[in-house]
Amino acid sequence: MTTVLGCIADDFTGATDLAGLLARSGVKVSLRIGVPSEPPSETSPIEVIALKSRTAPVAEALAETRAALEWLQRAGATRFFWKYCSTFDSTAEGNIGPVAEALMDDLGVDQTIYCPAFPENGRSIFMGNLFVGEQPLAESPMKDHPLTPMRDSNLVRLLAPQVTRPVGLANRLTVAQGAGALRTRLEELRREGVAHVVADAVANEDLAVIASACRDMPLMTGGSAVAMPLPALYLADGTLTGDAPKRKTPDVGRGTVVLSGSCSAMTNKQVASYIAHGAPTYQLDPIEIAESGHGDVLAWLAAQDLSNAPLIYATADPSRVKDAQRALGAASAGALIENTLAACAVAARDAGARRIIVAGGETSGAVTNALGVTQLDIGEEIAPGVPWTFCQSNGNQVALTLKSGNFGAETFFSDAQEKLDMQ
Ligand SMILES: Nc1ncnc2c1ncn2[C@@H]1O[C@H](COP(=O)(O)OP(=O)(O)O)[C@@H](O)[C@H]1O
Ligand SMILES: O=C(O)[C@@H](O)C(=O)COP(=O)(O)O
Repeated sequence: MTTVLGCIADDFTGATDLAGLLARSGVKVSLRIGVPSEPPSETSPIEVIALKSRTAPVAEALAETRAALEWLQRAGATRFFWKYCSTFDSTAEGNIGPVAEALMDDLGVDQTIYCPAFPENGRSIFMGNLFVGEQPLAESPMKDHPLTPMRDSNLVRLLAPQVTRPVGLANRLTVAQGAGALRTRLEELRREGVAHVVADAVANEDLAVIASACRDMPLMTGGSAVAMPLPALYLADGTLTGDAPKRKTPDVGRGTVVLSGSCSAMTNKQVASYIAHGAPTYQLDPIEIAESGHGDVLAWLAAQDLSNAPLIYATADPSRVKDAQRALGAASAGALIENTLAACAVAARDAGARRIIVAGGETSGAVTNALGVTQLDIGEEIAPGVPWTFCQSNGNQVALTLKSGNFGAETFFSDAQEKLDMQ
């Protein structure tokens, strides 16, 4: 089937988040891991390509994104969505702005919108300022993110150094007046030469207005929630057609492993809750791994009964993360953990794990790549933005869930297992 909407996500948890929200519409969504090496065939009306480009060097992120765009165009897509984090995770160099500008250039468009709001998960934007729950972004735990610490809450200010063209705001007072008012504001900004428009949204109703006003833009950018209304809009105007096939849950074996490399405040709570729940656990320490490799954890894992769903985690509080980063450098501490958890995923799969729960975006990228996964089918959501997915890994049917650092309830690791048992 010809693809109508082509999406590119800058990390793997973000891609499953987006695919899960788009799939709520019932329209078939395919999720590809990386740009497929084969030309498009048997594509879905909505295609999502997951990249691991959030913290990559800008040139690398641009090259990967452009290759993804080209593949999606060959699949027939005429509308595109660039998905980044609902907490706008990026550095002063990028990659959100440079990638958006490259996509705009390639698509020949002179304006796009930026809306990372995700009200169901407590992300809202008011007067250009991003809030996480009741806290401004820069006062939230995101200020201590290991790779992309967010030290400003204002999206206009965050975006400006990342782009070459002017940045403006369509504020909540406009959005609250509906799609017509928003279109007028966008036109006004376009006449002033504003290419990049941050759009306020505090509730799903605002996102519906933004999606409706921007549905014909060749390029929209944002978090997953602003894309969520698009399939229904495209079905209603005939852009998308066809029955919504019922999603089937494949049979998967019961062996389970939980791998956590996220250091977000929520993942710290989830790990603590799972430990209290009595699960077997192993804590990774990047400094120890740097000294003696990851033989110990692999030996521990080999001795585990996978029906007890053991947890291996590097999740730590900000002061412990800072100590490791001072000793090893942030990038190599991160890479050591990512490589170790990826090796654990492969070892667990080879020992019979067929349900793999991963916490953390970068971590998910490393694990998914190591498992050799190229395509994911989207299943039921465990929590808003975190679906179970199903894939083939080394000839085995595997259920995989990739949890964004900040998503899910405190009991997420148990919730995920219960959700699959219920299906
Ligand atoms: N104890 C630790 N010390 C230093 N870095 C760590 C530690 N634990 C995890 N990391 C690294 O922090 C990064 C967390 O990013 P990510 O997996 O994207 O989680 P999140 O989704 O919370 O952003 C990864 O690169 C991970 O390897
Ligand atoms: O938009 C979001 O918040 C998520 O989809 C996402 O991208 C989260 O990234 P990580 O916290 O790095 O998993």
